[in-house]
Amino acid sequence: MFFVRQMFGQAQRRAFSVSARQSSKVAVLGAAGGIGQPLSLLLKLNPRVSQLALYDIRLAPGVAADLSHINTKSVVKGYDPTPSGLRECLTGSEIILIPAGVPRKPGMTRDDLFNTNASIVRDLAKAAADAAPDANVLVIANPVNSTVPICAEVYKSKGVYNPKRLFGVTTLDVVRSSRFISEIKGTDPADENVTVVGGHSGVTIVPLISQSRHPDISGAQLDALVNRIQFGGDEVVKAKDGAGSATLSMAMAGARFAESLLKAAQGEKGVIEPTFVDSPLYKDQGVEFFASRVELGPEGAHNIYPVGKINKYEEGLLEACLGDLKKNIQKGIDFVKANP
Ligand SMILES: NC(=O)C1=CN([C@@H]2O[C@H](COP(=O)(O)OP(=O)(O)OC[C@H]3O[C@@H](n4cnc5c(N)ncnc54)[C@H](O)[C@@H]3O)[C@@H](O)[C@H]2O)C=CC1
Ligand SMILES: O=C([O-])CC(=O)C(=O)O
Repeated sequence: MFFVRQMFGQAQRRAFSVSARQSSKVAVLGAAGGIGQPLSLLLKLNPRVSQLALYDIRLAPGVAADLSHINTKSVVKGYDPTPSGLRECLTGSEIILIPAGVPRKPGMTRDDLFNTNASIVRDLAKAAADAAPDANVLVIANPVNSTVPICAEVYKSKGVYNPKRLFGVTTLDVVRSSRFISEIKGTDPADENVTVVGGHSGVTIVPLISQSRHPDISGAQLDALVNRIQFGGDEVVKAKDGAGSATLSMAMAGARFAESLLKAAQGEKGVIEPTFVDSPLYKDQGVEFFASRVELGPEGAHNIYPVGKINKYEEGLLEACLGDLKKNIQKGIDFVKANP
């Protein structure tokens, strides 16, 4: 309960006025999975959510029945794995979270998931574009650097693309950064805020330690910290030893991002989260999508902030990032062109 209060404290205190003012339907696609279940649990505890719609190719009605006994006001419903079930789940949603897709096993890169997850995300995006074209779409399924462009291409092909409403969820990189830096400095991670830019895999993850409270971290310690943030996902994949990747920390990160969007949609100003969006920042270098700090608003991505002042070390990281990112993005775009 402490955790929930810490996460949703302010929102809980204002629960009545929030729900009276705004009714937010949130859909989770892949709701029965390792991420989907704890993510749905956290959303059930969020008083800003009035309807929770769960879809999966298996078990969504069961997960919904279980969550529906929790004594918070929102209504939970699980949908059958049929086209009409999916359509009903999506219709009227303000936020659609997509953790559907296979996770990594040891030795795999996120890009190795492309062959399986690209078509899963493409098909779910098609359904979302038809049933809820104005919803905010939060892509969790990997490889995020490619699955977000896949969604964009699908929406473009249907003439309903709104770049302000499509987000790759990179919050876990931010969450990890604040935790890992707090472990080095012996501080409370709640006081640590590290901006992470770029994308969501390996060297495309660029933490800007020079902009944190600890620009003094340098040398081998900086190398180790940056490496741990870039390859934090691998740490979990290895520890789970074939049984998947980060699920619980990802659920927390996804719930945090959804909460930020809901806050912004419900009128709160100054809500900023790093996230992977259709971005003007490096388009001149052929990089169409990029994660940076984004101010959220009722219209989705309200303001995309530039990377800001970085040092030589970070310029090197950024250069490596942009090269990889461009290829990952193009792969997603090409996939939809070849497999519409
Ligand atoms: N963005 C990020 O920071 C992170 C992303 N991920 C990614 O999230 C994805 C999900 O990971 P887990 O939950 O651990 O996997 P999981 O295998 O436990 O769960 C995936 C769920 O998706 C469902 N599913 C598969 N195809 C579907 C379809 N067509 N429609 C609806 N549901 C479908 C499965 O039935 C399953 O319940 C993976 O691709 C993983 O790499 C994982 C951690 C962090
Ligand atoms: O590492 C993975 O495959 C899952 C993931 O994206 C993460 O934990 O950051």
